[in-house]
Amino acid sequence: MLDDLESDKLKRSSPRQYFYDLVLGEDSSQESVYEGTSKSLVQDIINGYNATVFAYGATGAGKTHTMVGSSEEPGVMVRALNDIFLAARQLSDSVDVEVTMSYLEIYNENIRDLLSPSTGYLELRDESRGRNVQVTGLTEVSTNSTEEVMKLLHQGNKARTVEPTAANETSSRSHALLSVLVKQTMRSSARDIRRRARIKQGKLFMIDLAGSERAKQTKNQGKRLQEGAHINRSLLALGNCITALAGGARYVNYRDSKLTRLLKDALGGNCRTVMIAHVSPAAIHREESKNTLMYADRANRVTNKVEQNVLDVNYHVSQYRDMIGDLKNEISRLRNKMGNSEHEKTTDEETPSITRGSELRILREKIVSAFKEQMRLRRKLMELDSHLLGLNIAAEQQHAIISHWESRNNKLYKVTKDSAQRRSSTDSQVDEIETEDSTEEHEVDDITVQQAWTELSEISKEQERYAEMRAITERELESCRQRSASLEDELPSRINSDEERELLALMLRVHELEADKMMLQSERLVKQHELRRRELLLLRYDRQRQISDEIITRQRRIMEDGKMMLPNDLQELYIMYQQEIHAAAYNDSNLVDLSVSSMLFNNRLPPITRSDHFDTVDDTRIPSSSTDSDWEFPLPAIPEPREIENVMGPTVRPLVSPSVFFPPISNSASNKIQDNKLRRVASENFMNLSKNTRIGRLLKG
Ligand SMILES: Nc1ncnc2c1ncn2[C@@H]1O[C@H](COP(=O)(O)OP(=O)(O)OP(=O)(O)O)[C@@H](O)[C@H]1O
Repeated sequence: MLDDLESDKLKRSSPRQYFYDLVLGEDSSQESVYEGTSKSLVQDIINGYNATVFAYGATGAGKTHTMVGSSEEPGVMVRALNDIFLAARQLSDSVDVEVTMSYLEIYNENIRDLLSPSTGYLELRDESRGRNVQVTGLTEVSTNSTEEVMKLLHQGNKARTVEPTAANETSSRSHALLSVLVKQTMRSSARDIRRRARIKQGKLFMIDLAGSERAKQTKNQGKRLQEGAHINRSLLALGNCITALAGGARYVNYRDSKLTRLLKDALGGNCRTVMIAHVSPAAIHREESKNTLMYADRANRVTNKVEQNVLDVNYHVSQYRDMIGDLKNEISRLRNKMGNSEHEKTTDEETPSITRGSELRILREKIVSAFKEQMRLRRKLMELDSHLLGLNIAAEQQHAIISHWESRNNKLYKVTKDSAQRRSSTDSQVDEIETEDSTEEHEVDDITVQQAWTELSEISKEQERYAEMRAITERELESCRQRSASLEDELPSRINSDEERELLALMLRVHELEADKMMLQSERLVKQHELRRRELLLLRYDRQRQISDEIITRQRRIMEDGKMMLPNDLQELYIMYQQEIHAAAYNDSNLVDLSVSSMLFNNRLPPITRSDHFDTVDDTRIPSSSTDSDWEFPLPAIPEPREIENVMGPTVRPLVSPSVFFPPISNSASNKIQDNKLRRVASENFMNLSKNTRIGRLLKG
């Protein structure tokens, strides 16, 4: 017993090391805390990334002081907002910037809007199957004034639940989350088809957590005690998420508290996150300080994959916007004429009605036919745009085939401007290779890549042809627009009967309907192209993953042959990789379609045995058992599907053999099928484009 106590004492007194990016003392100024921890996040937000900074620690340790501060010594929230406004002002004139903010608190597991506290408790909703968490009805204020932000923050902080406790005179009894969204829209010239209208947005979360507390120390009772229990429960959930993420767990439970649901992205998603851990030097807070230091150390080991949020809106959206804008201008012009015609009703009454009637009929016919012509040209432009985009996708697919071929032949792939020139140079490379190695597989490979280059060069010619047609159509539309405008100018002085006004109203309605129709068409087209683009992206990512798998396999083989010791950190990485592959197969089944998720599941860890040890079933390579390996540190065993089934639910079966789409890279036979498949899809898309679009038929006609 004594021994136990002694060893416990020894353990408690032995120093422990924790690692952090920065340590600041109690005398550090607010400015140095901000500069050392959060200032760099502002530029990330401007660059379109998500970021979070949160203050963690025991009650009374100084979290609110760091995050909120006072008017004399403002904290991180105010300083970051100030810097965001400064940075936004320095952006170029071609960018529209919108800054919106919201401020909420989680008190006793209820969400309150701090910018509109009277609205009561708000609901938390999972959108896109839990990928996006939203607070319904939360006030979002759009502002670009620092003064207004200060006022809003002050107002929000006043509404926050703060009570005196034995540990802190002004103890925050809630978690406060300030969210700032910076949205930038790049203005693009409507006439330049190569430009893209891009939207970049970055979101910054700044969080002042309630402090963890021990009932014994705070001497809280009744309501305070209940609040403390809620605070501790949500902080425990946060700690569990951090521990799971730091350990590379395949499943992280964010659902235990509203705090972790809201912080899901900040903790393990697309977000740069800073944790400011507050520790008190007081002996009474020893246990709390130890916990805080431990969690901060773990959080330091969590690696998030951060991506820029650039919504690459296809350039033709701006084209549509311009067309719809044109139509709207015409609508308002016609409306004005309707108004004017009311006043001019009496002035034109002396004109003989028979002459006027025939003149107006002619004018009306001219206006109607000019309008019809305009609409025809607009539709033609849209179809040309759609076709051009389709050609771009088809070209991308051919590039994917070529890059895959070149990577297999150890050639660095570079896209040159002149694909025809590229093609001829590749033809000679192909010839050389053919003379060196004339196996059947290589011949099929080479034929595939030659066909890809041929199609690419045809696509490139088509692109040029369509771009030319587009330029001509645009010129025709411009002159037609001018003709319509001058015809409409003749209208006000001539209209004075109800019949004529009715005609004008009818034309107005037609214009309005055309504008609505165009809006719907543009939305549909954008969605279609986005889908096609994502499909292509999936293909590319899988290719990259296959190459990585191949590299790992070969490296492992070299290590195995050389009987090299496997370092522990590498072993951990293998385990993480394995978990990641399985987690992706199960958790992401709702992100991509079932066949893709099955594909991920079926492509397990790269095999460690030689290719001649592989059993082949239905063209899918299955690694044989690694138990006979002479490794000193055996590599982690790959769980059989049945084992996983017990833990994670039923196994996802492939709809089609994934190897048909994504064969192992070193399996030439499968690659041949893959290339042919990809080439067939690309070529079908290309054919369909020509066959199915109106412009395709028009051109043929
Ligand atoms: N670095 C500092 N310099 C000066 N005063 C500080 C500093 N840190 C904290 N304080 C003061 O200590 C008191 C407690 O700090 P604060 O309210 O920020 O703690 P907290 O961690 O937010 O506590 P709780 O979790 O209970 O809300 C406040 O009066 C605050 O002004």
